[in-house]
Amino acid sequence: MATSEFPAQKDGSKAVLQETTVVVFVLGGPGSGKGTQCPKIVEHFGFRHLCAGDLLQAEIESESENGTLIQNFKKEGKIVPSEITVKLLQQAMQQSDNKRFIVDGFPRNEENRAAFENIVRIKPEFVLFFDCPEEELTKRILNRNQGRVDDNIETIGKRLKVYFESTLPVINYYNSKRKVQKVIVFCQRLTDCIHITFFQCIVLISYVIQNCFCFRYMV
Ligand SMILES: Nc1ncnc2c1ncn2[C@@H]1O[C@H](COP(=O)(O)OP(=O)(O)O)[C@@H](O)[C@H]1O
Ligand SMILES: O=c1ccn([C@@H]2O[C@H](COP(=O)(O)OP(=O)(O)O)[C@@H](O)[C@H]2O)c(=O)[nH]1
Repeated sequence: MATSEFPAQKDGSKAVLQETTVVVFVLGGPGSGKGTQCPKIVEHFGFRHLCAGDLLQAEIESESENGTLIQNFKKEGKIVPSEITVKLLQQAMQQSDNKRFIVDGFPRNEENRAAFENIVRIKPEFVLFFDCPEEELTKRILNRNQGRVDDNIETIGKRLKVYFESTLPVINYYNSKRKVQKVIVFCQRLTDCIHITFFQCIVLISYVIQNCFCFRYMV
């Protein structure tokens, strides 16, 4: 059975991610609504939401040894080295009782993707891609008002450049593997009700596909 072994635990045991672990990546430009929609998905489908950006922010706030480095990358809109982000995701998965994860805002470049697949040894079931026009991304980020160090016009420009140059190729890679479920983001707020119904459709369709594969695999 393909499993992913984690580093030894404090009690000497090893945490193992099993083949049954389900990972869904959620990608899209900064401000496309990933963080707004993911809690709705987990609420209705029992996934654990892991936001890579939040895990990195928690490292900054805990003043860990990598905190300053992460803060500097974030201020510049650059992608934090893969080993840091993958380790944080791996630890969060390891510590969770849930086996189904929505990983939000990761992988942001090819190096992230390869590091996750090589270290965690799990490929995503599918990728939700929030496709949102650039002007709308900028508008939403400037209106976010969460006091973030990177939500200013200068850093937004850098983040968008990184998104188009580094993250879109990852989305294209998964698209070539037929794993991308594209979500067209409209330029106005839809009602919560419509969002949930829409995501129910996407996730249910994906589960039907997944279960078909499982049956074929078992036969
Ligand atoms: N459908 C929408 N219409 C308008 N604004 C939205 C919509 N979805 C999210 N927002 C707002 O846009 C901003 C960015 O959304 P967020 O979920 O934080 O994006 P991301 O996690 O992709 O960076 C937030 O202020 C959020 O409230
Ligand atoms: O896997 C990740 C996720 C986030 N970041 C850093 O964290 C910032 C904010 O990311 P987040 O997902 O919180 O916000 P978004 O850019 O999607 O609005 C990014 O610009 C990067 O500097 C990163 O390096 N790797």
